[in-house]
Amino acid sequence: MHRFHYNQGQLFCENVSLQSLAEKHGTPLYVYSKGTITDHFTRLDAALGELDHLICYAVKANSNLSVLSTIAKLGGGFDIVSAGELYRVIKAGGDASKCTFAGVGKTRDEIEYALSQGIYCFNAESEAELEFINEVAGKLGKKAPVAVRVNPNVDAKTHAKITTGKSENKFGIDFDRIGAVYARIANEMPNLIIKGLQMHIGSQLTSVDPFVEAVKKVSPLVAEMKEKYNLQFFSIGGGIGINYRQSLDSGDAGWWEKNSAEQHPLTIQKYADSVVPLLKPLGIRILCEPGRFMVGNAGALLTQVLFEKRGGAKIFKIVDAGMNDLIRPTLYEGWHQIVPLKQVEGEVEKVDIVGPICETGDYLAQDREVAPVKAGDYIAAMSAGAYGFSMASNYNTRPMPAEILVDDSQAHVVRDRQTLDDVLKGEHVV
Ligand SMILES: Cc1ncc(COP(=O)(O)O)c(C=O)c1O
Ligand SMILES: N[C@@H](CCCC[NH3+])C(=O)O
Repeated sequence: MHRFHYNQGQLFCENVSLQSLAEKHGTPLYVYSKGTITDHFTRLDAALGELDHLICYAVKANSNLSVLSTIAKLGGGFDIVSAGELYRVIKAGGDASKCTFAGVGKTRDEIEYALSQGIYCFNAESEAELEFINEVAGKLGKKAPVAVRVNPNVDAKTHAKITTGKSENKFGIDFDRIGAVYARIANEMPNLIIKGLQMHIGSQLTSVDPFVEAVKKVSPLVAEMKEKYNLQFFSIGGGIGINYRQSLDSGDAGWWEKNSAEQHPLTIQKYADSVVPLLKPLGIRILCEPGRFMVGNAGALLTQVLFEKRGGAKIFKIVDAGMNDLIRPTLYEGWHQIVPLKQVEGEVEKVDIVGPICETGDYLAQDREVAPVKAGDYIAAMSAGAYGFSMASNYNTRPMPAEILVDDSQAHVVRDRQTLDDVLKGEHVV
């Protein structure tokens, strides 16, 4: 359930009218459905029910404190990639001992901080990093729990910029080298404790096949390392794709058939039905690191149409949200459904929805058939809950938008819109 739907011509998130939120709080504005996040967590948790498992939500997808707190209260762990993300998890009431620390470039300060907070595991991506964690832990008189990230050289068949499990990607250690790396940890790195093995082959996977291929390829290695080094967990990473084409509970169901070129995304049941039987015989704790699946369809970016410009080649609807607020369309050709907050009468038109930023790539949609919205009307870019606000910036000295978490008929402001003083904070004239 995505919990965004039309009711009497107005778009709602749960029981809250988005038009009323836009009018009250201004735009651009991110709105999230707590019910959707809860539903997605609960469904994934149930689908993995046959396994001893821990869902470590990938904080990078949406790191709002209230989103993290929602997941922490559901019993989730977290996959972090920086000291900052760990700091957020702790501030949100999350449990450091349920955090895995990913990333190819962890610094001394970050490792020290994570050790001091007692994280569950460092997922190490190179031998140099393992040596470094060993040294840092030794200096502190601590033992660092580690897992090695294997690069299984499997094609995730997703966008090139979000593929992570091929040999030419910077992530993980080559499959053939893994046995030797565990032997090195055991023999040469006394301040490390071998905890697990991890992989993550990419993001927005829309077919289960690459997951199956990777699990099949890596499982024998897990079994061997478990036998030799008493591994406690195998993390299968994140990457479960979502359906960007159907962000509403109803209203545009026919779209999918019209655009059959795109594969039907993975359902959570398909995912679980395919991987659980492969993982169960390993008899080991399974970690899973979903980001987008948990929050992607749970969010929308609301924006107001400022002007319309009818050029020789195109019609532009100029809106008050820019690529600094939502960079996915221009960075990954990300497709977000564009819908009016109040349904309007009239023929749809093919338009570009563009922002105020001085970049040709500043658009939310190109050549898109949308309702004939006019200046002053509000529209939403749907399924913007993942990698939306978390990738936003102050480019063009634009304040970051506010964020709202809707819980049934309550709308909570979970981040204030930045003021210009907030944007300039810490900067000095010399
Ligand atoms: C190590 C790791 N785990 C989990 C994720 C979450 O991915 P997704 O949002 O596609 O589930 C990522 C991002 O791709 C990642 O790099
Ligand atoms: N930011 C990307 C996903 C990257 C996942 C992080 N490893 C997106 O919006 O699709």
